[in-house]
Amino acid sequence: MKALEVKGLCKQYGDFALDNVNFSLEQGTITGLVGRNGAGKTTILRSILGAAHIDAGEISFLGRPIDAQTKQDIGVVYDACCFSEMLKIRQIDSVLGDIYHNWSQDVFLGLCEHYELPEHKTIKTFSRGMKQKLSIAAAMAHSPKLLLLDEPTGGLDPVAREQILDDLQTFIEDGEHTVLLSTHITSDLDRVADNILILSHGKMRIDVEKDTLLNEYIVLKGSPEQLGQMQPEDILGVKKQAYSFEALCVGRERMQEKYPQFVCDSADVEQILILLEGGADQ
Ligand SMILES: Nc1ncnc2c1ncn2[C@@H]1O[C@H](COP(=O)(O)OP(=O)(O)OP(=O)(O)O)[C@@H](O)[C@H]1O
Repeated sequence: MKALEVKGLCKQYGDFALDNVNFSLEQGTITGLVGRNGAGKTTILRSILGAAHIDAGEISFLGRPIDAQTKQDIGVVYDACCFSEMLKIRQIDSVLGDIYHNWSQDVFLGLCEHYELPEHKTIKTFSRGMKQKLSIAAAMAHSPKLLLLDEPTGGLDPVAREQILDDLQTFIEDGEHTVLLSTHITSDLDRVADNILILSHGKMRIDVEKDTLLNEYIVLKGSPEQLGQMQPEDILGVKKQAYSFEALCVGRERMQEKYPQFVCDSADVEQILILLEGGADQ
């Protein structure tokens, strides 16, 4: 079943627009949402939550519109901590326990211990990484069917990141929980994502299973003079340098047969994103 369906989402902010964005998330999967700064990732998450008024489109969660009741089953982690700085862990437990019907004190306190968060200190004294871990613990403690994460691992050290990624994988294992993870740390997605969404200037450019992305999206490399040998419709994005070019193409076998003169490399999520955007100079 689809955990989330977004159809024809449009949202204008001045000269920025989310332009007819469509995607869906299967239950029991982790989907990575990537794109440059300002591509519209947070706006998509805020639209799903009803925090941004959308101009057009339909968003459904487990086949139902998102309202106050269905939101009980959605957990959110923003890049900044949303809790009052004066609170301590036990007080947050009490506040959120009153808000969420499914709140589990055991899960919350267990996760706080697992993330080594001090119970006796106020949030004010927490480091950025500790605040992020607290937000993740709080988002998971009501066992939401859908977890929306907006750059949750930015301030975390590699060990803590690994821990969170492991926890996300455990979280979806029963097939009932689903994660949408917006991040700039694309190596996290190489590790845990089942699907990848790549957003560019408000448009969804790629929506594909990660394994397909890594197998079928390739980089052809050659000298600048050779670029003219490629048909423009085969090039999804290109990075030109003084003595070489790198072109992003889809369809490994077909492209290798068509262009045997070029070196063919596999690409990871980060390279695909960079090439789609035409390299850093564009
Ligand atoms: N409340 C708002 N009012 C006006 N413009 C906004 C508002 N929120 C977002 N925008 C604009 O929408 C565009 C997309 O912003 P958004 O925060 O969704 O990008 P993002 O992909 O999450 O970026 P980043 O990776 O930097 O977090 C930007 O041009 C931003 O200025």
